[in-house]
Amino acid sequence: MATRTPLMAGNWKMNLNHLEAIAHVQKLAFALNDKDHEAVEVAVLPPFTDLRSVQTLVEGDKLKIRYGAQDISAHVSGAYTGEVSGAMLAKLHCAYVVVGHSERRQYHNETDGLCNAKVKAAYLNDLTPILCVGEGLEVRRAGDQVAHTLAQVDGALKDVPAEHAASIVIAYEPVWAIGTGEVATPEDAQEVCGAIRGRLAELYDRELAEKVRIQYGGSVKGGNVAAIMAQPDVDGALVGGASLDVDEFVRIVRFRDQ
Ligand SMILES: O=C(CO)COP(=O)(O)O
Repeated sequence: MATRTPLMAGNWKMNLNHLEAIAHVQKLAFALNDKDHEAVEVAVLPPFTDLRSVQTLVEGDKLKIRYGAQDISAHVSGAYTGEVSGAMLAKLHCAYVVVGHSERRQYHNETDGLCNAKVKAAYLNDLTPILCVGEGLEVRRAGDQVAHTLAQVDGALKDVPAEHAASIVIAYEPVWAIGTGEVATPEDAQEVCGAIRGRLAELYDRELAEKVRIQYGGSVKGGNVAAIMAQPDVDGALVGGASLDVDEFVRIVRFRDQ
């Protein structure tokens, strides 16, 4: 089996201005040591307006923290007021970009088709998408979480070639567990993350599927991360609220010590 480096990514959502971002990343960098960075890849996903400041800090101080954006335009350039292109994110040396977060699907009506276009826009600019998928409460209650989530994976990966899909990160984030304090059980997380890996093997091949990192997201904290990371198909966490607290996020990075 391929060894996958865990990816702990902090999705700040609409929190921390650029000055707060600098202080936050400085604190995080100071708290993490070389051993942490060898064991785990650590990334922050700040609001657009913070990215230039984070880039300057990370590059100036040669920090090992990686960073990315929370969204990307499906378009290359032009008359799309308020949107930010992949080329602009690449120019800021972003490593990652979140695609299809449930908050964008819910509040901005993002469809699987749009997510597909955004995944392609990311690869066009050598950005790694963190593709978010996951079911809402109704779907979970009906027991349809696997079918629902796999349909989102299929939609977002339509016509994405293997050379690109091999580097994607997929975050399984059940909507009912986001910001609610209600974390999925490790078994819940494994059920869907394992099914996602199985679908990647069907869409591409087993070798590719074994390489792709699949994160869990939804109320991850220092106290619950170890049990989730112990699951064979969970390769990291996409962390919302707890990533705004440096000490808590460091505990998550150090999940092996919990
Ligand atoms: O949506 C999330 C990360 O993208 C999860 O948010 P919380 O960790 O705040 O539940």
